Amino acid sequence: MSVLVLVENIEGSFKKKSFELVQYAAAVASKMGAQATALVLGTCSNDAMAALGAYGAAKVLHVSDARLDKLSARAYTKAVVAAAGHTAAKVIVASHDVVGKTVAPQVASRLKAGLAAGAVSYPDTSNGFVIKRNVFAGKAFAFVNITSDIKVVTLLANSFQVAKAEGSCPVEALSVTFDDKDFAVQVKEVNKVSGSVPLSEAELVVSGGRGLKGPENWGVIEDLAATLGAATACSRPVADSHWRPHHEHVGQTGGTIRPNLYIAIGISGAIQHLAGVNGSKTIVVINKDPEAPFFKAADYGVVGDALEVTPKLNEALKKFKATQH
Ligand SMILES: Cc1cc2nc3c(=O)[nH]c(=O)nc-3n(C[C@H](O)[C@H](O)[C@H](O)COP(=O)(O)OP(=O)(O)OC[C@H]3O[C@@H](n4cnc5c(N)ncnc54)[C@H](O)[C@@H]3O)c2cc1C
Repeated sequence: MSVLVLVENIEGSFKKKSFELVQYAAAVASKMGAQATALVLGTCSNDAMAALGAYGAAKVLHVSDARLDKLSARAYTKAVVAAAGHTAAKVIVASHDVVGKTVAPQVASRLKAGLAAGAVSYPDTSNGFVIKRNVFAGKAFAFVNITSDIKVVTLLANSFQVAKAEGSCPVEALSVTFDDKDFAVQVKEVNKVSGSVPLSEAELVVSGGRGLKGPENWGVIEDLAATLGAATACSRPVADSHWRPHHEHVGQTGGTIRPNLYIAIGISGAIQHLAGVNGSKTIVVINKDPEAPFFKAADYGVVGDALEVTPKLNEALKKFKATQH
């Protein structure tokens, strides 16, 4: 018996969310007296895979077919089902991202397994297998008990801190036979967002709304983000108005993020925006309207003009950082 974790490799290396996922699977496995096996699909170096042992993987299964370098729902499903059979997996874990959202339901259907999508907790196994998950675009939580023999879980990124330990693990090749039909639907091209900190992975995020008045004022957001080493985000109207690129839009119809710190500047805090950010550990709001709804969700709030307060906050942070060296 094992816990199988599907780990996405991006051009042969792993991102923070993969480490979090492996660590999560290892913790679930230890609760069940089992071991976590990581499944890696496509081209990847042995060293990178073996290093997953530092996050708790007991073993890596590698299906090295280069056609798996890009997501193919049917082929990925086949590989996960084969690996689940090979390891007698009782729990299958994937990330709640494009890959996990595409593959996990198909795997669950093939294995007649219950699925908890968007999990934010470890399972409570004291009376069944109860998982807390985000529902209604992050507006509420549901506790679901998966009663099937095999269980499938997709984990929301940034639900847990990643703690690297020492060690590596063995890598074993797994042979899966694919046919052309498995690759009938293919991803042809992936347009990557360039930038120092990917928003989905960022632990610190500085975000701007319509209160910034226009794209010409975005320098205050970017300067603050640069000082903090944070990613930048925005509300939907800002992206819709092309003040900022669409990948920065967070909320119900945009990205869902769970950073340690979310600084919302000139954003009203509409429920559709909060849906994407209310999992943030600490929320700081800067808004000139003391009645802005965002203050209700804030841990810290500043009532004031964004274009005056943000540069002052930036200067204060720079001074503080200078004293730390
Ligand atoms: C189906 C649906 C889905 C949606 N999905 C999303 C989504 O995913 N993400 C999202 O963000 N929105 C979404 N929306 C839109 C959402 O309802 C709000 O309209 C939007 O979030 C408002 O953006 P905003 O706060 O930037 O702008 P506004 O509502 O215009 O608010 C601007 C804020 O800035 C403040 N302000 C103004 N000037 C200053 C200043 N000088 N200094 C400081 N503060 C100032 C104001 O007090 C105000 O609170 C959705 C709406 C619908 C109907």
